[in-house]
Amino acid sequence: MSSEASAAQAADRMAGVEPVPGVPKPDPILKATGVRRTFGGLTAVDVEHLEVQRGTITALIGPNGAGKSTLFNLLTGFDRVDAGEWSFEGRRLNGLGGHRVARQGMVRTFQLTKALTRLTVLDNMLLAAPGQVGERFLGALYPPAWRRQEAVQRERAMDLLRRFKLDAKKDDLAGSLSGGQRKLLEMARSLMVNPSMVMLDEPMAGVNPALVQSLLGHITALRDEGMTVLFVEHDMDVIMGISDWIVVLAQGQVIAEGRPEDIRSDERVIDAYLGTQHDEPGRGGEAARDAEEEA
Ligand SMILES: Nc1ncnc2c1ncn2[C@@H]1O[C@H](COP(=O)(O)OP(=O)(O)OP(=O)(O)O)[C@@H](O)[C@H]1O
Repeated sequence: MSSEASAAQAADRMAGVEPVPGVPKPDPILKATGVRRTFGGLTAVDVEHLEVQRGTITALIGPNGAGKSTLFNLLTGFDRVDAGEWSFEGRRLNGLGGHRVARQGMVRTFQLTKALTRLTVLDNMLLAAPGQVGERFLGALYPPAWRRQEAVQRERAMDLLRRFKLDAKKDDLAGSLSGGQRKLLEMARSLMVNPSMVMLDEPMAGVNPALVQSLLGHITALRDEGMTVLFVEHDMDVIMGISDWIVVLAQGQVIAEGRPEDIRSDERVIDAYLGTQHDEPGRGGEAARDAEEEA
């Protein structure tokens, strides 16, 4: 499907959805209720109800310390809730660790850790392939089956590297990639498990402005292929430009949600951002300031 067609389809799906916190969606892929996480005396996340519509690009925004990363970690099994429940494709995810959540079809990107920067681009991809432990067992029990699986994963990894124009770099260390190429590798890695929902953690951070359009194209391509995208980002131009729906967190709570035009003029959102160091909705983003030189 073309980007215009998938954007129009997403807009159709959201037509008539009221821009109010916690509003039900016509066909939610993800539903969370009463999700809470505290650190000592601090309530980092306290989400009464949140639904993410299938087949849309939804942005999760909010000032510094609003709880965006914590909510990402909770939903994807990389942190434990103090209370609440959530489901993906109708299946309850409480208590599942990150790898099992990914196997259900919901993956999140991570900034490349130091350890991963010391591996080649291709090895980074293969490490993100599903069933690593199973393979070792299979490898011990029945080597030919293991080799077949490995060949399939290699092929998938190379297809993805070609798609993200990283195939020529397959044998380079991930640490040698530019900021933008690292973001592409993070996205490519997440697709190794063939997910139906991708959660992107600041996909534009540290990306040279010249590469922003290309990254945006890759994000909208995920929706064109039928995936659901939830992303955390600070760059307001990016957020307003590609989001079908925006959810605003402040002090752990969803204080607003709606289409970009609803959010831009929402008093609560403007209040939440005032007095913080972050961009105000509708203003220019901070990608340019954050950008590092592409190698
Ligand atoms: N492991 C932790 N231990 C203690 N406090 C934490 C921990 N993780 C997050 N917090 C606190 O929880 C609150 C929410 O943090 P979180 O990183 O989720 O916000 P954020 O919206 O992602 O912020 P930013 O935009 O700055 O990345 C903050 O006050 C933060 O200091």
